[in-house]
Amino acid sequence: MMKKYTIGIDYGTLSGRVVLVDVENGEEICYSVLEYKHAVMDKYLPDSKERLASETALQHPQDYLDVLKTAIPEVLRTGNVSKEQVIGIGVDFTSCTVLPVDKDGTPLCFKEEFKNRPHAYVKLWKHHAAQSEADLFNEVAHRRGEKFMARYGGRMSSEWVVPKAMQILHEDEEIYQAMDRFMEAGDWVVMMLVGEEKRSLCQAGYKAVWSKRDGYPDKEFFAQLDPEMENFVEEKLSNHIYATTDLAGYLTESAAELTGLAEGTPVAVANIDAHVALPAVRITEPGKMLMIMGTSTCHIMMSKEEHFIPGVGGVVEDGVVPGYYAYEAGQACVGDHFDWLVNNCVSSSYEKEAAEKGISIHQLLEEKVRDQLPGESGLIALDWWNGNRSILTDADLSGLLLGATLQTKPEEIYRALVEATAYGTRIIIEAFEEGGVPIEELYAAGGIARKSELTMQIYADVTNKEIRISASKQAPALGAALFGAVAAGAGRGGYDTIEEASEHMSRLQDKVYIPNADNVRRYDELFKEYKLLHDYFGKGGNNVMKRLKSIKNDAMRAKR
Ligand SMILES: Nc1ncnc2c1ncn2[C@@H]1O[C@H](COP(=O)(O)OP(=O)(O)O)[C@@H](O)[C@H]1O
Ligand SMILES: O=C(CO)[C@@H](O)[C@@H](O)COP(=O)(O)O
Repeated sequence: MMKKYTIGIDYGTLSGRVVLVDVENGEEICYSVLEYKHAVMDKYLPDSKERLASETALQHPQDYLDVLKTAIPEVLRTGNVSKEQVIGIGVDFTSCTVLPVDKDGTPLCFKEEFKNRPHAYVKLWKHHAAQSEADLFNEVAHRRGEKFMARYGGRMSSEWVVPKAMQILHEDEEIYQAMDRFMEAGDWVVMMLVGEEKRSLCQAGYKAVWSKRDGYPDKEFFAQLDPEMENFVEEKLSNHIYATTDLAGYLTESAAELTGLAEGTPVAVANIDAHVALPAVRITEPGKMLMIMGTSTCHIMMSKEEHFIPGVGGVVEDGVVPGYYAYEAGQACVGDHFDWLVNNCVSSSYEKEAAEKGISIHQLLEEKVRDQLPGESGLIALDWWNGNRSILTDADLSGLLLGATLQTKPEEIYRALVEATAYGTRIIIEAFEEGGVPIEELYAAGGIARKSELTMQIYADVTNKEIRISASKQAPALGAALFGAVAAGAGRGGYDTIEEASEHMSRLQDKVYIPNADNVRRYDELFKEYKLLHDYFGKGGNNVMKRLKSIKNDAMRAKR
């Protein structure tokens, strides 16, 4: 009998990955990665010399189409699979990554008249320039006693849909008026595949204040954000929401031509990169928290009940597996934290040494501090070098390194940054547990979980929990392929439920990171110090970080 496959497409921060997966057993036959040509535009638009505003992070939607056009045919070729053997497609995307489009779905930045306007482009999840809009949102919501805020930990993030839309309205009203839809990029890609918009419950729920029970906030609330936004939902968002286990539609003729796949192939409703990964690491039930550790970290877990946890990014009914409430928390910079050090604080002698050993600088730094005891360097850091997403939810917070001396070495700072992210995760875990959502097991996926043994051992020691690791190098892409199998359904050789798909197609590594009792004790001491700094700088004890941010913004404005 002809073997059957599904395709998972995972759109990350810098690249799109396509994986071809055997539906019977989840074997990843091959994958293809395309780096985005325009990467993250945080300084200039293409062909422009005008400096973008601080905290801007834009993308070009052409890069997403290029992934479809090059990476899908490549996996078919490499895997030696015919298009008829591909029975389903799933798509996941970093989120909240949003773009303004016209009524035909054409991104406004594709239009000649808007191509030099920053607000016509995709706003990437880590676009943090809408903090003042998020502050206004929070103020209005709290003044009105909006109940929906409880589902978002009590604070709206500047990363999400409404503050980003408010920023467009405030800074370029013509673009706001010209956009027919403000779409999640994942929904936009699915629309490019099936020819119509099928708005994802996962994206609407976590990023656009929608819930299955209450829908969106009312018009009066939006009007108080800005009178122009009174009809924001009706005018700029789709109110038809679909579960991620739903079929979005079938590949259109033009999409078939673009991708080399067969017209009529079933496509799943879009998903978020973090959430889609749970079934790919065998998580389809409560009690297990997955950390997807890459550029940033997302923490996702499920519960039978809905709990409102201060500072936890969102709780959404059916957010991952139908029938459960799924929670999302996150840290806005984890791998980016380590990359910052590697790119800015390491001398050429380290580069030479790494090249001679045939390892990356990350690996070299790790090797140099592997045998240090917790606390040996005398350093401690706060992990807010890209703001704080949980549980303080404030993009204006910034990083801190304490304890540096003339003896401090780059590798020690590297380890302190890794430890800071682990403490940040422990803060999140404790918030869940105090909020009535117990975490029995930790799981990890993403580049760091597979690449860095030291990081994973530090996380096990800091949290005092065992950690299991995804067997897949591309858990989100594999997860998307699982949802593709559900879109196909058992009738076409896929599965009828995501639980069944997970049972057959997911895998874990044999390796488990076990906490080291001595390190656990030492980290307990250090964590107390971290918590002190966390609360002092993050909970109003000292607002110096916010003041510095506003001084910086003034200076940047003066220079522009
Ligand atoms: N050996 C390593 N140890 C720790 N972190 C690493 C190592 N190698 C790469 N990284 C980090 O991994 C991050 C990329 O993770 P990855 O999951 O591949 O990407 P993404 O988040 O874009 O999907 C980078 O930010 C980098 O700092
Ligand atoms: O915020 C979410 C999911 O809600 C992520 O998409 C975002 O952190 C980006 O993830 P990556 O670091 O690119 O894997």
